[in-house]
Parts: sequence; structure tokens; C-alpha cells
Amino acid sequence: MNGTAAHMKVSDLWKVYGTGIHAVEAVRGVSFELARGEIVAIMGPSGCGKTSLLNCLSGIDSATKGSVLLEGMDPHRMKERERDAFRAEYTGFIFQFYNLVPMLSAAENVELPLLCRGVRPEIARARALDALTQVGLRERERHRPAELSSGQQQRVALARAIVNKPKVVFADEPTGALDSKTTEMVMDLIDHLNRTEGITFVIVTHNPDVAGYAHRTLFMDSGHLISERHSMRKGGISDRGRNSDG
Ligand SMILES: Nc1ncnc2c1ncn2[C@@H]1O[C@H](COP(=O)(O)OP(=O)(O)OP(=O)(O)O)[C@@H](O)[C@H]1O
Repeated sequence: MNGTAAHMKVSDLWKVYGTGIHAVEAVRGVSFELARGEIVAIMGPSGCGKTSLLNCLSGIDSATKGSVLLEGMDPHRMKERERDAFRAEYTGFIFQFYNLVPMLSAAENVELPLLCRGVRPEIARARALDALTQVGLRERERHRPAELSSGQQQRVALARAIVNKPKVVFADEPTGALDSKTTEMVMDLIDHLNRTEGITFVIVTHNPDVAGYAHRTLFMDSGHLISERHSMRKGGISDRGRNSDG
């Protein structure tokens, strides 16, 4: 972390579903820090709490206990509107099954988060087309999800995730529905966006090839973080700058 404030600081995070004898402790006291520009994979057996952790990190769900600081700020301490605006600006999401709106074209899907934030339609469209260009799908702007391959749909979802120019993108099994060649294409794109835009990615995956793109892999079991592995590639923008290994 080079002594600077962590991009994201997770402290003693717990997620408990239900109460009493029905309580499920999905995340149990997880703590870690994330540097700006890292790609971090979260792995572990089915049911160990990966998605629960990711949802608490991203704000899709709220933690039962503990804190997630983003750039030193705790969204939970913000007023609702401030928190929504902060999250909309700061984070993007990708899901296993893309979560695109079937009736909307690729461009309309990508511009949707901007329109929801009140961005003027012509600006939203221009930025959506830029994002589609970044994922190599500019010529598919008018196509609906059903007219696109699964890999293309995930690339549209990736364009939607980055259209706000977020600092962090949270991805839950982003390649879980893709074959190995398409997985490679989507991960190459994530790698490219990480290197060129400095976007931090937190990726839940069962796939070791996907984790191979990460600077660091966190391993979970039974709600705990049990170990972490650093890859040979250097993590975070500061590390890359220092080592000039791109
Ligand atoms: N909404 C919920 N209500 C109650 N229990 C839940 C809920 N969501 C998840 N759980 C439980 O929390 C535990 C962790 O689930 P989670 O989905 O986070 O695991 P996971 O590691 O992502 O699993 P997988 O790899 O199979 O997707 C499991 O025991 C699951 O049954």
C-alpha cells in the first residue's frame, strides 16, 4: 500500500442472514485492503460466502457488522442520496448472466445508468457509444441482447459497468456462463481496462484461469478469508509505475 490510504479498507466484516437458530453466518470477520488499480479475485468452495462478501463490498447488500471504507469514506455514514450518488460514480457491476434489459438495444442498455442519474440524453448516448467502442462493439449499438452472442452480451454489460468511469468494478462470476475462448476475450478486455483506465476489479470466480489475471487472489472458506496469493504480475498502479512492467 506504500503508506497511502487504501483504495478500499475492509474491517471485520460480517454478513449474517436470518436470526436465531435460522441464522446463517455467510461472512465471518473478513478484513483486507485493496490498492488502487488492483485486480483481485475471490475464490473458494460453493457456499463459502463469496457473493455475500462481494455484495457487502459493492453496497448491493449491507453488512451485519464491520465497515467498508472507500477512499477513507464510509458510504453507510452518508445520507441516502449522497450515498447513492457516491456509489453510482464510484462503482460498476457485472453479473454472471449479464442482467441486460432484453427490450433495449446495446446502446440503450449502456446509457441507462447515466439516464437514471439525470445525465442529458445526448451526452448519455455519446458516452454509451464511447464505452461500446472500448469493448469493441460500437457497430452493434442497435442490437438487442437476444441478437448478440453470450460473450458480446457480457461485453455490453462491461460497457455499462464502465460508462460512469468508475474507480472499482465488482464482478460476480463474470465468465461463469462463457466458454473458455470467450472467457479469455472478456478477461483480456478487463485486463486492458485495468491497465489503460486504472479501474480496480474485484472478481468472484471458480475459474483458476480467470484468477490468473488477478494481481492477488483471496481464498475463502466457511465465511472466513483463509489465505491470499500474490501473482507474479505486480498489483496496483503505484506498483506498476515503480516497476515499469506495464
Ligand atoms: N439471501 C440469503 N438468505 C439466507 N441465506 C443466504 C442468502 N444468500 C446466501 N445465503 C447463504 O449464505 C452462504 C454463502 O452464500 P454465498 O452465495 O455468499 O456463497 P458463494 O461462495 O458465493 O457460493 P457459490 O460459489 O455457490 O455462488 C450460503 O450458506 C448460502 O446458503
